[in-house]
Amino acid sequence: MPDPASTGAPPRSGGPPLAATPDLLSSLAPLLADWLPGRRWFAGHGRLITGFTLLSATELLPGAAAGGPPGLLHLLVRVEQATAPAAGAPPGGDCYQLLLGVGRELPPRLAPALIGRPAGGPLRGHAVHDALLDGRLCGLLLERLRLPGRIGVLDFHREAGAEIPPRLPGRPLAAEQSHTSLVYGETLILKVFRQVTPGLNPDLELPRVLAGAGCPRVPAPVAWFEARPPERGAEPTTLGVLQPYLPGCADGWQLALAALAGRADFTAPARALGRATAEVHTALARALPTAALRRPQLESIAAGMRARLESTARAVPGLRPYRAGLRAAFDALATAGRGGGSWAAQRIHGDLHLGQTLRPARGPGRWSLIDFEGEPARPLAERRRPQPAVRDVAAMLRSFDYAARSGPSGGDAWSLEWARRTREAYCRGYVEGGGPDPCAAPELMRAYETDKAVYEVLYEARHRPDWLPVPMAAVRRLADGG
Ligand SMILES: Nc1ncnc2c1ncn2[C@@H]1O[C@H](COP(=O)(O)OP(=O)(O)O)[C@@H](O)[C@H]1O
Ligand SMILES: O=P(O)(O)O[C@H]1O[C@H](CO)[C@@H](O[C@H]2O[C@H](CO)[C@@H](O)[C@H](O)[C@H]2O)[C@H](O)[C@H]1O
Repeated sequence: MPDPASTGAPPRSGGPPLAATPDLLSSLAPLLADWLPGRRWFAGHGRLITGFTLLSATELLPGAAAGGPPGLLHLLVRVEQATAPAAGAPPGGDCYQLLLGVGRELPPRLAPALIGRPAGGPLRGHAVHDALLDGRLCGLLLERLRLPGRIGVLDFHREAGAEIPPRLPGRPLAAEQSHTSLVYGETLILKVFRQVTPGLNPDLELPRVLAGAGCPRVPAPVAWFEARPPERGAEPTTLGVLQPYLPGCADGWQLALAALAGRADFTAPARALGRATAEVHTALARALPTAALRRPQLESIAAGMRARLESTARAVPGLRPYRAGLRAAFDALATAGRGGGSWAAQRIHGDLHLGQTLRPARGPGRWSLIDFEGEPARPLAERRRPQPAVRDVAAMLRSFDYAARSGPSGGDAWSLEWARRTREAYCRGYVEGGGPDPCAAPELMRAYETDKAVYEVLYEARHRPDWLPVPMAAVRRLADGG
């Protein structure tokens, strides 16, 4: 066994609880400033980190006894950055949930998870690692959900009557993600939000509502955990949601890329997906409040779109030449209500794309929709507002365009025609499934498609700069009135 003294780590036993130690954050800050920008889920790429604020610290498993296994520390940390965040980001910086493994030594298999060893403070010399890459600590998180209760500011809940088997082995999902998901025993999946926003996350709210409404298109939450707010009466902040894992499924993105690679038609799956989307919309409209959008609301939605365009153009210079052309779509939306008409609004998915859809190998029509968080960069209150359902349709149409432009055939004439036919089939399925005809509201459709492309420009610039040409191609087309 390695000599604990060789790490220079002071003993952790007998000291004050970690969470109460004033220099905990200052000792972790240099490590986090190096580590965070390398994470896919970090939303602040390209902006200098200027400081951190500790919002809460909870020791889920006291650890780091000499030679013992790592403990588990839960932090909510606000990250301050040099330049202004884009439209919709909270003032004062984005908030992140960090689950840190803390031990004297780090087993070699966890070397890729190492964040670093603080040079001072209560963890001086200890190895601090990303606990969500550590199967043992992931297991502990599931155990907390299996036996719900309260630890520090954290509350763990289990749906009444739901069963969680003990000791399921956990593994992080190897998928491109905005957050991190852990799969337990191939039966449950826990999504741990990395960037968190105060309040109830629609990714918990809407699947619970849909489960209550008997809608089979969305996996029903089994358990979740949240942080109690500092202010009385405020909603808790959702931190993680446990759902049944749908085994043997491929997501719509993989299926679409496979179809493109084989030059195969995708209209039948797209049509079935349109029907599934309409079913979910119908269930949400029945279960939750709806609204009618008239001239003032349309003007205000258009103003929001214009503001997002402006702030995105400030952050992404390549967008600037297309501003006037894109604004025309928002102007048309603002004037659409002048004739006295009204448009229905309801709770929607909010960030629907092919990666949010799952289909089992057997059962080509059995699409499920996942990830109801909405666009993570938008304020939560906005994401939870009733909106035209056509917004989800427009977002899915963007996704077919993404697939055609980023697949193996990379935007050749055949792929673009594939996208056109696939988009048309999806809309047809949507109407067959009971949804309103997307072609009946062309101003809304074009405005939402444009707004989505602008959102994607910012998303790609912040998270995946190599992908920026994909939404930029749509920007050029939409700015031209296409
Ligand atoms: N219930 C589920 N069953 C099987 N796989 C799932 C399930 N939920 C999510 N996944 C997989 O996890 C991936 C990420 O989930 P998602 O909720 O979209 O997370 P994120 O918002 O971090 O991207 C999905 O693309 C899908 O492959
Ligand atoms: O992580 P989430 O799934 O919550 O959504 C974010 O990341 C998506 C990419 O993973 C991003 O979607 C964009 O890229 C997709 C291809 O990878 C494409 O199908 C979508 O149409 C496109 O918007 C999504 O916008 C973002 O919120």
